[in-house]
This record gives sequence, C-alpha cells and structure tokens, in this order.
Amino acid sequence: MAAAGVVANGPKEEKQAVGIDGPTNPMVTPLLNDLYQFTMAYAYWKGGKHNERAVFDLYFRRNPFGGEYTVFAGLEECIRFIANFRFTEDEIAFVQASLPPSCEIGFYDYLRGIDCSDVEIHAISEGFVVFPKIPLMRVEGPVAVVQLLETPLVNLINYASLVATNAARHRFVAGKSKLLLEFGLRRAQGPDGGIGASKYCYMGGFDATSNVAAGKLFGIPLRGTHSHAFVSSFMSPDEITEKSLKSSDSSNICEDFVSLVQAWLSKLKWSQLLGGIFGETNQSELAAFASYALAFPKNFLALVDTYDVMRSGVPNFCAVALALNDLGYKALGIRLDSGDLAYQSCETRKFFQAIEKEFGVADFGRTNITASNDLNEETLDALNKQGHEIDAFGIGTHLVTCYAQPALGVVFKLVEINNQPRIKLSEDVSKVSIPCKKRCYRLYGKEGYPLVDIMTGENEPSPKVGERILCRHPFNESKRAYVVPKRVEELLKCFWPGRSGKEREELPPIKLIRERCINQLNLMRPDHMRRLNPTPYKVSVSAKLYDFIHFLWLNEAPVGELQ
Ligand SMILES: Nc1ncnc2c1ncn2[C@@H]1O[C@H](COP(=O)(O)OP(=O)(O)OP(=O)(O)O)[C@@H](O)[C@H]1O
Ligand SMILES: O=P(O)(O)OC[C@H]1O[C@H](OP(=O)(O)OP(=O)(O)O)[C@H](O)[C@@H]1O
Ligand SMILES: O=C(O)c1cccnc1
Ligand SMILES: [Mg+2]
Repeated sequence: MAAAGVVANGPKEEKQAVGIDGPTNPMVTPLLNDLYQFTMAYAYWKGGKHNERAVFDLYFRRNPFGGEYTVFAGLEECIRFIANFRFTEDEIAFVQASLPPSCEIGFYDYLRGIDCSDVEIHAISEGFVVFPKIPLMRVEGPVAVVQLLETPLVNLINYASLVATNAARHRFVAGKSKLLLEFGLRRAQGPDGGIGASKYCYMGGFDATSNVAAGKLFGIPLRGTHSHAFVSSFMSPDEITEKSLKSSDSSNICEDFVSLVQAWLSKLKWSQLLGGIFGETNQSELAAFASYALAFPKNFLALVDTYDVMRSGVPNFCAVALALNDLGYKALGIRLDSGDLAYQSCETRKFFQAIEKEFGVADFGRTNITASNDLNEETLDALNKQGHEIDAFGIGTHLVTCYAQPALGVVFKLVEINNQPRIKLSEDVSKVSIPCKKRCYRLYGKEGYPLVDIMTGENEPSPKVGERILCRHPFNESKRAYVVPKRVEELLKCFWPGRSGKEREELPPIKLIRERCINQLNLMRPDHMRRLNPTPYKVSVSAKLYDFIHFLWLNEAPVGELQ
C-alpha cells in the first residue's frame, strides 16, 4: 500500500542494548521514587534487615479498556535502569536532607555502596500478550534495594503497557491492511508521555509516528502530511514565483507547473464523468497544493478539508496530481480531517475512480486516503460498520492520552522473604496476592491457541507436553480444569542475572519486539480479542500452589470472635 505523506527516514539499524545504556529519559534516576521507599529502606537498614533476600512480583489485576488482554511493554527501560542503578553524591545529599536529621549517617554510606549487582530479574519478554495476576517481572534481591526499585519499575511498566495495549486495540479494529500513524505528540502528557507514546504505539502495532525525536531515538519510521495553516497561508497562485519542475526522469522541465495544474483543473471541470460536481474551486488552496507539490513532487499529499472537501479540496488535489502524473510523478494521496469521514472517503474514491476511467491514469482510483480527527476505537468501529474507503488513519489524542482508561493498575508485591512465602490479604479477593517465588507457563491447546497461564512453586516440576495437569483458579475452589498441553512455554526468563551466573536474555531491537507483539496477538483465540464481552483468558495455579495459598491465607487471617 502507498505510504501516507512525506517519508523522512526509514527504520534505522536499531541499537542493540548490550552495554547497557541508561534509561532513555535521564529523569529516570533512583530519586524518581516515592519518599516512603527511602523511609522503609532506612528502617530495614536500622533494624539490620536490609540484606534479607526478598522476592517481589510485579503484576496488574485487571486488563485495561474493558478488554481481556494486555501487551507487556517497558521492560528494556527497566533493565537499563537496573543496570545503571547507583546514587550520585548529589542524590545522597538530597535524600539526607529529606529524611529526619535523627537518621544515622551510616545509612548514607550504605546508599553510596548499593547497586543492582545482587538483584536478579526474571520477566516475560517485552511485546508478549499478558494477563492479570501473572508476574510480568519477578525481582529478587536484598529487601532494601528491591524496595527502592518498586516505584520506578511500576512507573516504567504502567504507561508503556497501557499505551501499547491501546495501540494494539486500535490496530485490531482498524484491520491489518490499514496504515496506522501516531499523531499524538502535541496532546501527550508532557515530553516523556509523547516519547513513550510514540515508542510503545509502534511496539503495539502502529506503522509510524509524526514524532521526530522518537524517530531519532528509536528508529521508528516517520510520516507526516501538512496542516491547515499551510493551506490558509496562501492567498493566490500568483504568489508562486518558482514554477518550474523537472520531470521525474529529469528528461524535461515544465517551466510553468502552476499553469499545467490550471489546465488540468479546467479539464476536470468540463469532463463528462465529473461534470457538475464542482464549479470554481478555492484558488488559494490550489496555490498551496501546487506549492507543496513543487517542494515534494515525489511525496505529494494534500489536506483537502480547509474550505470544502468535494467542491474544492479533492478537485484541486486531482488537478495537481494529474499535472504531476504528466511529469512522471505519482501523488500519494489526501488527508481528511473533519466531517463525515466515511461518506467523504467514499465520495472521494468515486471521484478518483472516475478520473482513472476518464483520463486513463493507471491506479489513480487507488490513490491513498488518510483520515484523522479525534479518532478512537469507537469511531474506527463505526466507520467499519458504515463502510469507508480510508487507507490510513492518523490518531492522536485518544491514543496517546489513553483517554478510555488513564492507568493500568500495576502493583509490586512481596511474595517471599528469607525463603518464607508471604501473602497480602484483602477484603477484596482480587487484591489478595499470590505468595511464593513462582514459575509461570503458558499452555497451548491442539488448535495452537494459548489455553491457560499457570503459576507453580519455584521447585515444582514443569508442566509437560502431552501430560495432564490440573489448573486451578487461584481463589475460586470450584473453577478448575485439566489441560493436556500441546506446547508449554515458560514465561519468566532471566533478564538480569545478578550474581546467579545465569545467562542474560538479549534485549531485542524495537522492530523485533513489534513483530513479536503482532505475532502474539494473532495467536490469541478470537473470542478473547473481541471488543464486546470478550471471553476472559484463564489464569491459574497448580494444585500444590492452590493448597499452599489457602493454607497461608488461613494461617495469616485472624479468627474473628462474635459476641
Ligand atoms: N462516519 C462517521 N461515523 C462516526 N464518527 C465519525 C464519522 N466521521 C467522523 N466521525 C467522528 O466524528 C467526530 C466529528 O467531530 P466534530 O463534529 O467535532 O468535527 P468536525 O466539525 O467534523 O471537524 P473539526 O475538527 O474541524 O471541528 C470526530 O470525532 C470524528 O472522528
Ligand atoms: O485529532 P487527533 O486524534 O488528536 O489527531 C491529531 C490532530 O492534530 C491535528 O490537528 P489539531 O487537532 O491540532 O487541530 P484541529 O483540531 O483543528 O484539526 C490533526 O489535524 C489532527 O486532527
Ligand atoms: O502529519 C500530520 O498530518 C499530523 C501530525 C501531527 C498531528 N496531526 C497531523
Ligand atoms: Mg483536532
């Protein structure tokens, strides 16, 4: 399919993060934290508890946007943070100034010495489809150090996974064949929101961004059109002084491209097939289009809704496109940014097809139509239901601000300390944590779909292909199922080995993560993916872990006394 707009760069050779560089955003430091992490770290240290070995799980409790899946994103930035985790003298001085003066000076020497060399991180690969309760990351290490990681890690995963999921959901509704452009920078929540949105929307299945900084930082393809300001900045074709244009093969020069455009406009006006659709078009708009075509003859795309789409924008675009065609150039297409996008795209397509027929310009009928203007999942769905002729969507505000749901409830919970499993109870069962250092697996069925994710204790034997295993709902006794997996995939892999001597998983380039994400989404059973009342994906625990959770629950919950 033809690309929309000016192509500023192709995807670069992505940089392999082996070194490992620090986080993309230099604001991500150990101070990007909640105060209570420091007060707890002090209290652990003061009590001589700081080096106790703790295991924390990072997970979320509910899928966003009323859906039944989430895309896991943000892992690379977490590993970059971990790999470079050290306090500067300046930061230590600030922590000291922020804690009560009664805190002993030795704590600051302790902070001076810590890094993540004794921390071990297992995580699900970035770009995987993930589900509630399953640990996305398992962080193990000295309790005070790992406590200091909670807020930054949750911060780095939360929005990344939310916006990647939002992008994946927009892609799902738009369909695989459409070009999806992220146009959200101006509406994003600050500079980091803008950069993060561009990165993770690409990961979640968008094709390109308008955000130049994101193009430079991550090698994401850049695309763009032009705005209404460019069109309304022109008053008349007389403004164009440099009117000559070389043909695409440089064999001849058209000395007055503007007159060629005017000639085509008259032909269109009097043509049999198009007769009566339009009269006088807006000449200042025509000047803007001709001028843009002179600047970008190979990438001409026009925003056609400044004055009147069918009576001015589209005929003016076609006149310029046909003049370009005379010189061997193929115009890219138009952008619609207001009004009824379904209706206008269909009318425009008919107009393009009529031109192809009347003037014998091959493929003119297939000229690209891009649409934008407050698009979201619902409007994309409505457009599909009505029928439309749009090839590409530019989406900003709703996508990057995650308008439909502003946060993913990622949490970081202690599940084990000094080899002792810990549980956090709650009146709300969905908030009870799943104790123990665990392993997690995805079990696939005979049709190739993932059937269930299962958590087991660290030392339980792993589920085996062809062997029946009981999968239990972690909290609901009556919900259980036997599964005979056709494929077993271990989900948690070692991304930061600490001192364990384990091999570290590579951090793949963003393009590969994007492909992985698209493949993962394609693998899901369609009923988990549908927008209305999707089927929940099953998340379970082994029988042994189930028994242990409930044993610990009873052990920890005080018995009430009725009077
Ligand atoms: N065929 C359609 N079906 C459903 N929604 C549509 C359709 N066409 C456009 N929309 C949506 O309707 C809304 C139109 O918004 P609104 O009326 O505020 O804009 P407009 O007047 O067309 O343009 P402008 O942004 O210039 O004010 C947008 O959110 C757009 O995405
Ligand atoms: O609508 P979004 O999904 O956020 O997509 C990006 C929008 O940003 C641009 O214009 P802007 O909104 O700045 O001005 P406009 O509303 O007048 O078009 C563009 O024309 C889109 O309409
Ligand atoms: O290139 C575009 O068309 C664009 C970029 C950002 C926002 N709206 C549109
Ligand atoms: Mg707008």
